[in-house]
Amino acid sequence: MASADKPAVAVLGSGSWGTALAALIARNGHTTILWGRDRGQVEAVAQRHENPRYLPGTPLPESLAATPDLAEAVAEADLVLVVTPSHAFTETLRALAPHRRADAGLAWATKGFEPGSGRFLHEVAADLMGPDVPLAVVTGPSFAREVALGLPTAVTVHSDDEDFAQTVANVLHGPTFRAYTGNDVQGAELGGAMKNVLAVATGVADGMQLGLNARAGLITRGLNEMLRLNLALGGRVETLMGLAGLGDLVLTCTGDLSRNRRLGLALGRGQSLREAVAEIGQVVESVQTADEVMRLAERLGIELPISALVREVLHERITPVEGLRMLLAREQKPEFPPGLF
Ligand SMILES: NC(=O)C1=CN([C@@H]2O[C@H](COP(=O)(O)OP(=O)(O)OC[C@H]3O[C@@H](n4cnc5c(N)ncnc54)[C@H](OP(=O)(O)O)[C@@H]3O)[C@@H](O)[C@H]2O)C=CC1
Ligand SMILES: O=C(CO)COP(=O)(O)O
Repeated sequence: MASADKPAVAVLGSGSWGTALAALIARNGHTTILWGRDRGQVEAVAQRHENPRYLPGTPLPESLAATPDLAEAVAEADLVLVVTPSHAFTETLRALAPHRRADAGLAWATKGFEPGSGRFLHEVAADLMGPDVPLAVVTGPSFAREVALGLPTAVTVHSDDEDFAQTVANVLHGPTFRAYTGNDVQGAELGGAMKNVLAVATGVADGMQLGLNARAGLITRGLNEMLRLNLALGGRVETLMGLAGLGDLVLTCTGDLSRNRRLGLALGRGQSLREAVAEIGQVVESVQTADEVMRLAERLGIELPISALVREVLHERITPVEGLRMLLAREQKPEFPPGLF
């Protein structure tokens, strides 16, 4: 049962990240229940303490409960943590609304935008939950598999409500998992979304064997794209210089556990988008996010050359070789135009 210092938690989404976070929270001593739409998957978590599809071979705590019934999952929860992919975020919140306890807070570890509308996920959450529900985003460099194995990890929790950010961070924080807090929700969300697009770019370059200089150049100029878009949105530089931006960018652009990087690698080696996505077999957020990032940038009149080329490559309108040629042919310019920051 919940107690004041150990809120009961419902985690929605039984993929790799939802399962890893639910296991972490259960190990931290919270009553924790994982909801997933796939009955077989959920039964395996509840009875065999394993998620064979998304975290095969990784033992999960026996205290972690699981159910395919959303109403049951959230009935007793003080905190609901949504970890479905961005394309399922809105429908998950809609399904959740009639069942959640009125005083339950809502956090999410999803990265991306609402597809089609391009809304930030905090905008979707505020719209569907109303003004009285405390909201927070959990983000940062965190491969699910490493978290599930108990390897050291640092993330950040951003909320407009300082106490709620601390509550969510306390639920996650543990011996090998550090949870920092902040209050720049939009900046944190932007970093988590954009790094997926930029990981495709570095993956493509590595798949084409362009070398380590190219990789470092793309990461750094990619960070510059994040910063410029965030500034145009009125965001703060430091958020993107921290775990939500630079940290996650470095992890995803260099770590082969990243599905977005692996998509880029496959495209750079000449595979088709369809083949590559099917082979990865898990959510690859950049496919949708590249469109939403560029729609946002175009609306604000911000030029993002790397992200723009990733979008074109993902739509198979240009080849990686053409993309490279276009990037290298860009005009020379100052690294930091006056007045940028
Ligand atoms: N994996 C990671 O290391 C990290 C992931 N994230 C983010 O977390 C989010 C979830 O990713 P992740 O867990 O990795 O994805 P996975 O591909 O591992 O799993 C996706 C999960 O979402 C479920 N799902 C898909 N569509 C729906 C839907 N319409 N309603 C309910 N459930 C649905 C899938 O169910 P089914 O099996 O039935 O299809 C599956 O359980 C993404 O935004 C990702 O960017 C953030 C940090 C780290
Ligand atoms: O967000 C992640 C790590 O922080 C996971 O990245 P991928 O979705 O590219 O695997």
